Amino acid sequence: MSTISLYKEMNFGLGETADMIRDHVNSFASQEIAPLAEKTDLDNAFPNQLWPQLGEMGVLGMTVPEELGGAGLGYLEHVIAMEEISRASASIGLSYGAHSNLCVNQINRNGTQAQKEKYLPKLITGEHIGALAMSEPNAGSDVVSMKLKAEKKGDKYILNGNKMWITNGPDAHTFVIYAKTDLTAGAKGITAFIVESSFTGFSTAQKLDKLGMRGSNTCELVFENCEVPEENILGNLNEGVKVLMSGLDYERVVLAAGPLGIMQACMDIVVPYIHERKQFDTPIGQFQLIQGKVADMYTQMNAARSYVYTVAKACDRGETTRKDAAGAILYAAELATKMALDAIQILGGNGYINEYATGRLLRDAKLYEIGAGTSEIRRMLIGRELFTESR
Ligand SMILES: Cc1cc2nc3c(=O)[nH]c(=O)nc-3n(C[C@H](O)[C@H](O)[C@H](O)COP(=O)(O)OP(=O)(O)OC[C@H]3O[C@@H](n4cnc5c(N)ncnc54)[C@H](O)[C@@H]3O)c2cc1C
Repeated sequence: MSTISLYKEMNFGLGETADMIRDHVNSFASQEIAPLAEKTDLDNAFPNQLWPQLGEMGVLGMTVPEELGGAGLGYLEHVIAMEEISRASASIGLSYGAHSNLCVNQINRNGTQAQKEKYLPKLITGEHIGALAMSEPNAGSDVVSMKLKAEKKGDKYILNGNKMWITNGPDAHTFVIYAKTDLTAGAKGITAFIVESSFTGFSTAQKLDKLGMRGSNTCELVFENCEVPEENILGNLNEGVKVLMSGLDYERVVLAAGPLGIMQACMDIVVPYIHERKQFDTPIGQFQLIQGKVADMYTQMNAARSYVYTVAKACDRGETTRKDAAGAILYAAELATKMALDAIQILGGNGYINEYATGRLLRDAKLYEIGAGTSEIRRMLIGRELFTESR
């Protein structure tokens, strides 16, 4: 599948650096990632050889300062890298997002200098893989009800419990995880830790067999008297929710670029197809009903892009709001599913067979309405903030 547009794309005026990052990542993604997209879905496995390649490309530590090996760029550039990778393969984009956004950015924002120096360089070169574990079998939307227990014993914390649906879980070396350090204190009893997969008592359960995003490995994590040194607390004791909440808005914005990439991938398939496919001796692109669908796809994709880029720029100015971070991903995620359905419709019978990528794009797109907070939770956050602000 080509990741080069056949039509003239909208210039969002994002500036030279963002444009350069887009060209750089697009060129890598079309050569190295797009050819793997179908196979990763069929094999239900992430191509791990990509991690050092992504490290060499300089995209694994987008917002990390250069002295720690990062690119020293902003969230806008991170969004663009995520979008271009997801355009080539949504599952590779999701794993990239979990590593570079959920794990690396979280350590960069909240880690001590010693933690950053210990963990970030290897994550940024791709030698190590990162993940973030918040959800549990019985704590998804209500994540504060988590049960993973961390008890202090000498200079260590002993962790017991499970985490569920963890992206990159089967392969990761470095995890940001959240656990209860005070079982009686609710949200004020949660602490974030950096956990290495080599720690005693840590293991992973079987890989999950998913509907979509099959090239992104997901599993349950098991903690059985897992020993975590006290110095691996990320942020402060019992202030894990602060770490979690401080990162969520940024995480949502970067993840919102996943659905943007999926929308562009739909356009990449549909635009050449409406020229090639003839019915009634006419390219189907000449039929007004098809033109209307393509017009809606293009317009909605660019409206979603404008919102996501605007919120990313606000993140870079330190001005993001919860309702807009949630709004950007809510809007982009739901449109990506709709756009994948439109793409299937435009391809007719071919849209329904797996020789074309449209079915995969639909399965992949649906994840963004669930993962990192469901559409319902996002609507709840936006509505609640609007109501409170306007009191
Ligand atoms: C492929 C994949 C990758 C993931 N990766 C990660 C990861 O890397 N790290 C991680 O920590 N987690 C990860 N998750 C977990 C994800 O964040 C959760 O699935 C998500 O937060 C929803 O939680 P849940 O599945 O328990 O759904 P539930 O919370 O059980 O929700 C079920 C339904 O009830 C609705 N609902 C719940 N509460 C309310 C309410 N108050 N009002 C209205 N409706 C409500 C929900 O919107 C949903 O429709 C991943 C999930 C998937 C599928």
